[in-house]
Amino acid sequence: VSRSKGLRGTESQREPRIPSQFSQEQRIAMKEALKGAIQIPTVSFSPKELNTTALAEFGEYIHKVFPTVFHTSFIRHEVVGNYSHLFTIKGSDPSMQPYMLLAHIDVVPAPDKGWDVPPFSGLERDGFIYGRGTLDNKNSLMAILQALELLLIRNYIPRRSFFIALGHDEEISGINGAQKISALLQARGVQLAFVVDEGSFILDGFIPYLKKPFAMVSVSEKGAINLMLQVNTTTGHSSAPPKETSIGILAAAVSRLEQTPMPNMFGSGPLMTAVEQLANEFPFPTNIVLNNLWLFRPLVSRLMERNYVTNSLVRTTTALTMFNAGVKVNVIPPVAEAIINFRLHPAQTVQEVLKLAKDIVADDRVQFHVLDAFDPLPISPSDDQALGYQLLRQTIHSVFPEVNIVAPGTCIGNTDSRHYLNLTTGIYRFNPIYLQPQDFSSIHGINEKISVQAYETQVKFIFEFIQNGDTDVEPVPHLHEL
Ligand SMILES: CC/C=C\C/C=C\C/C=C\C/C=C\C/C=C\C/C=C\CCC(=O)O
Ligand SMILES: N[C@@H](Cc1ccccc1)C(=O)O
Ligand SMILES: [Zn+2]
Ligand SMILES: [Zn+2]
Repeated sequence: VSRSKGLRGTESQREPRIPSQFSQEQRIAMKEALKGAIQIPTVSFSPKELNTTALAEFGEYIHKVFPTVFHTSFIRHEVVGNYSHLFTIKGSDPSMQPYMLLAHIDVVPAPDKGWDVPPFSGLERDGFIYGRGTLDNKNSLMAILQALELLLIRNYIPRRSFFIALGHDEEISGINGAQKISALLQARGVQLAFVVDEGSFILDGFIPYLKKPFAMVSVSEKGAINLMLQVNTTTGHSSAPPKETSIGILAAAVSRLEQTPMPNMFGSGPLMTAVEQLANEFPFPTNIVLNNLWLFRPLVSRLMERNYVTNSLVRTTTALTMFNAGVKVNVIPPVAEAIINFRLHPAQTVQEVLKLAKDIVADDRVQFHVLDAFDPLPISPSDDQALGYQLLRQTIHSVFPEVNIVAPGTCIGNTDSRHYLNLTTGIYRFNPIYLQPQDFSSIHGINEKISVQAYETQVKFIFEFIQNGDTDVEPVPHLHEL
């Protein structure tokens, strides 16, 4: 099997390839650099509270650990929105369309409770570096700059230009970081061949009966709605209560929403392609079932609902995340408020989900206030012509030869990449890291960690990916082997 099918011309690069081998000293330096990044508590607490001291310190830190990146004549560095960073790496061939690598500096909060080591210590234990941001997303950020630094000190000059955009407020929407970088590039007339961001992994153990890990490259991303429900009633003395209070009415409404899941949308979106590609990886009889979805679609769609991760791929999810009411023990509460966080399946829109939610609540006393909302992201191409997808595929096969399947998927979280729709139609979300269900729980949870070996492999992946990006011909169609 030709590992580079779909891409032609990779062998005919003019410059010799720089092998992705690093000295013992470089390997120690790279893990120490990651630990230092974890120790800077760049926490986004809420849209108004972010640790700006730490964000500023982070800017100084990357100057210190990646000096060559900042002292190379063909690299321009700009600070955007006070704490975000944009690097423009000018390639030698201006006819090649540039691409962009993304990562974010900020992390979600991490109270010490429950962690084996303090979350901002960056301590190494049993071959793992622990801490908030080791998977989301300082690993990517540091690996991108580290790979570039290592390429530069070996005198690498890219042919294809590229950008590196490091946002500082991804966890609270990206509007001061990614969105400003995107606007800046748009004003400069930049169009990108593709963008690569966080948001998916080499998945290991997420699907029952599927023994081998597979790489999921997310080509879409769920939409989101933060919906506030509010009930106002007349207040008064609790000694003579009305039949229903604002709390009772609202509690019943949110309970109906939780008890009535949004429709199962299995059968539309990128998931079908993934299932087709994975079918033969399953043992009998699952392989037969997955190869005959014309017959077994209802069965498979029900099986997907059984686990909360696969469930999130087949429907718009409904999460009750906040509830506030009551002012005093003996006062009838005048107002009760709840917030529901919906994550929208790629085949639904904000309007459709709001309509469904209204029908489920079915109570005019409950007011709907949409706090913020956006539709699911368009599906990026994953065919033989899709340069970004094919470069990822090629690099995955060369760095992880044991991974047989690279399949398109949907990112269940939201990423900064959604702010770059104006610059490209090719948005891919993929981190070259093995992820198991327990690792997934550590993201935004406790004991987030990365193995030293996985981090080194991530650096190697980007080191190879950047060089693969210099391929001078666009992808060509290929005939599928039988
Ligand atoms: C048949 C194909 C089926 C299945 C795949 C099964 C499960 C995998 C799905 C999702 C789990 C993997 C990745 C999600 C991880 C992180 C969230 C994404 C973005 C993070 C954004 C952020 O919070 O900064
Ligand atoms: N990335 C985070 C925060 C976020 C939510 C919604 C929009 C933008 C960012 C998430 O998916 O939960
Ligand atoms: Zn996150
Ligand atoms: Zn993230």
